Amino acid sequence: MSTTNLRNVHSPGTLITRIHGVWYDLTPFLNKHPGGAKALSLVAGRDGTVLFESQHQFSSKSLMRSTLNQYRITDQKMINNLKTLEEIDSDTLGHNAEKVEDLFEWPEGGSEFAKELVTSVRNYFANEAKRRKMTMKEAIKATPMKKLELLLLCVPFMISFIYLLQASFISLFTFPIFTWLFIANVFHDASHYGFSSKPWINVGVSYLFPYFSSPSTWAVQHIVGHHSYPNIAHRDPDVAHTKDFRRDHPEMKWKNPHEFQANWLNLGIHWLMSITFGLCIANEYEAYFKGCLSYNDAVPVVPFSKMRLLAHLASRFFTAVVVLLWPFYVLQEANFITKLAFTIIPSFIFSFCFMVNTQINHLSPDTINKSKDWYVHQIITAQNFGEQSYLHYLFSGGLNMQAEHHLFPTVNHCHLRYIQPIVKELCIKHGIQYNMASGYIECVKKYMTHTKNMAKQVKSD
Ligand code: HEM
Repeated sequence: MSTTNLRNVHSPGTLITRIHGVWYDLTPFLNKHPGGAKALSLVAGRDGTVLFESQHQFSSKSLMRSTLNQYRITDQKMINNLKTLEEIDSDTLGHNAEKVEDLFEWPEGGSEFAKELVTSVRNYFANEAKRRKMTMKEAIKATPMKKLELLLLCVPFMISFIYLLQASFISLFTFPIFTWLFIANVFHDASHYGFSSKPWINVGVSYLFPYFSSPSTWAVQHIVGHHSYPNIAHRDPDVAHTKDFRRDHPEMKWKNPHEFQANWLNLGIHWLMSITFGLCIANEYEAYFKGCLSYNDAVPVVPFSKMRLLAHLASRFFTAVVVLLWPFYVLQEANFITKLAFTIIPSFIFSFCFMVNTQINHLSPDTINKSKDWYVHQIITAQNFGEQSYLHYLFSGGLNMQAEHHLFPTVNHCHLRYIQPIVKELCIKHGIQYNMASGYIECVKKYMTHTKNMAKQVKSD
């Protein structure tokens, strides 16, 4: 079977996946999945083991197992024709990526550490659910307090938006910062199904902010690639962005331009332009047009149907025109320089806020180790900072508790402050490295040290 035909096995409309080495056809389960069709569709065509394990820590193991068993593929002829998209990509991309099925070991019931961790955190939420008279599934999502906080964050966001439309100079700076604050505190959780216990609300909220990224492309990049395989070369797309200019992982090939990556000016330009030219434009090219249907050569993309692709591209084009070019048709009386300033400055500042809050908590000299235990791996590849500070929590949208977020992605970030001491204590007990920094400044310094280390030429390259 040729590569193209193999891609067709995983064609739009079918949902075949492999979990713990066994193939399942989950197509009939798509509209029955309690977490929603959109979430389930992420395992289509790929090895779904990590997503299956990492998204259901608060669900009954026996329910999960019995659900899967109903959809097991038994036709040996069909099984012989199946390959995951990751395998197809490894064949065509020719990089040295480890096979996804070899990355982690999943002992029955979990490792001692994983068992103790999940049980302790479940107990915490079981008590919370009892106290707040609700189900555990509801107790892990945004609390009424968090929703009130979001409403309050919405006010400066709206006010600065009105000022922006009136070409107020100060709004050039306030608008992107308030937009970041609002989006960081709601979009990210929703994209992880962590805002509401109702799947349609999570999907709806993630579509409210198309500027930031297409929710579909974001899901492939972030939920499937990054969260499953953080800081694993050739599997985590986030350590493979602009790899000709930046080297973020020791296993990525060194190239001449990397020598200059630790320069503050170089870094500043990179951070200012990442959202507009990275997430909004290059992402789309990477995912759908490069020929190999693979995001950053790291996460395979399931092909869209022709109609779906058309709708996707039309919405991305519409978003780009509205978000980037609005000053040219709204600020009719302004001169060209003003229009340009209102096009560029807000998007650059927003990009900077995004980058500072998403890079420093992943890339430091301490976060490049690996573990076969998926739970341990999530902790040692995360760099927490300012855990006790409300300002750090608010400005990062809870991303300062990166280890806890990676361990329990469906939990709203408003709870992470309370489970953080549980995680830290268990890490100390089991001798697991737990990376902490006092705040943004220490974390940026660590990030810079890592960037400098990665800039050095490697002999084998
Ligand atoms: C691979 C096969 C999958 C199966 C068989 C499956 C099955 C299930 C079942 C039975 C539940 C209900 C659990 C309960 O009521 O306690 C559930 C809930 C859920 N699933 Fe899945 N699921 C799969 C994949 C996924 C994926 C890939 C995602 C996300 C990327 C996901 C996200 C969720 C979420 C968010 C919930 C609701 C629980 C919560 O909000 O925390 N599932 N799933």
